[in-house]
Amino acid sequence: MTDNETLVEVRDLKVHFPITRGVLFDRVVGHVKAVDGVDLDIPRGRTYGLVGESGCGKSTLGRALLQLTPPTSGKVSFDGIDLTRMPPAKLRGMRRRMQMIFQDPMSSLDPRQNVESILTEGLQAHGIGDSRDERRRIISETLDAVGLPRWALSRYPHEFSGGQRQRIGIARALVLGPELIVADEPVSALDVSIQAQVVNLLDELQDNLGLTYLVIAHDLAVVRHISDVVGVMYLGALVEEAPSDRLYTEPLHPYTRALMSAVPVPDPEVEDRRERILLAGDLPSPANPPSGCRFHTRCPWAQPTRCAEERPALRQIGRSRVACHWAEQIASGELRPHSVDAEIVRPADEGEAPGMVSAPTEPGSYV
Ligand SMILES: Nc1ncnc2c1ncn2[C@@H]1O[C@H](COP(=O)(O)OP(=O)(O)OP(=O)(O)O)[C@@H](O)[C@H]1O
Repeated sequence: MTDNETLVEVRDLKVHFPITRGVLFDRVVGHVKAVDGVDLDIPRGRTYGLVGESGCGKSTLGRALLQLTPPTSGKVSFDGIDLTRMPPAKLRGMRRRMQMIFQDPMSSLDPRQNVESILTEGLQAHGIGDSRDERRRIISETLDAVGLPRWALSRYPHEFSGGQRQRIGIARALVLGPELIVADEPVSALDVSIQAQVVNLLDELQDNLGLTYLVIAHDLAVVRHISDVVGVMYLGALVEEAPSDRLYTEPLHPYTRALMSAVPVPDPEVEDRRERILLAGDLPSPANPPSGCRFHTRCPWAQPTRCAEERPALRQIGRSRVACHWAEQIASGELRPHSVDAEIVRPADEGEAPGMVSAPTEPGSYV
């Protein structure tokens, strides 16, 4: 196994949900383009962080990757096997290798099952463990791995704290011995003090077991610490992908720059001097995305040519992939943000502005 062996390969993946209307007969009147042409690779043993505003298609992409939501078109390969062409019975067999962790463990754990039953269920469904003793051994090892005591086995989900419940959710995924875990907002329902513990646990499990992660989060701080590579989604597509350190110190896509500004700077002096760009307007509907570059309606750097007509492909710029026609000119300062779509304000002047995102004017000014 080479260091950079690709475990997951996604090519031109689309998930379009039909919008239906009608009294007697449903008629398809349009489609929500939740995921609309995504390409990405996840190397084995690494973490890919996926960020973007609510509704941009992160969860749908995660579910489509595991074939929990059937893709409309495109390809998802896992360990060189095309999952999109796999018959359902074979896919069920593959599922133990790819597991999901959810945001709210309380709603994803059956309150009537104790922990032992929750963990045994998966083992039985996948025919893992020849005997009861063997299954008990696997379960005990899994409990140790996630830092839960043995007495947890006879308890029910409501008897645990939020952090412990997320450990149960992780144990449920882990007990099957997966290679890939898709973690959809794994810590966003938890207290800040507990978030770091769960992130550290995920990190430790990756080190010990060689797991590969897709971590979906709206919180850029969470993704930064856990990810090797981060992909930024906007309206169903990736607008930028870069090694984690690179993305945070030198975001190239205007949307990434906007998102980054929401990350507060711990140093109050830097925070006070930090300039922000407020993007006007709401996120357009994925049922009716703008033509050309989907971000052009809110982009402070939108140009009269290309942006409204030509959809930019993700292209390599240094160590990043960026979907912006003007990324180089924006990075060099040749193009300046204009004030029609964006307003540059200092935090002291900033009022409440619905549907607006703030951004620093200089890349790296928030780190
Ligand atoms: N089963 C479905 N049927 C129809 N539309 C859906 C379905 N699931 C998601 N959508 C729509 O697809 C778009 C993307 O949703 P998705 O949940 O993937 O976004 P997200 O980035 O994960 O947002 P959030 O963080 O709020 O979950 C949204 O407009 C959502 O309303």
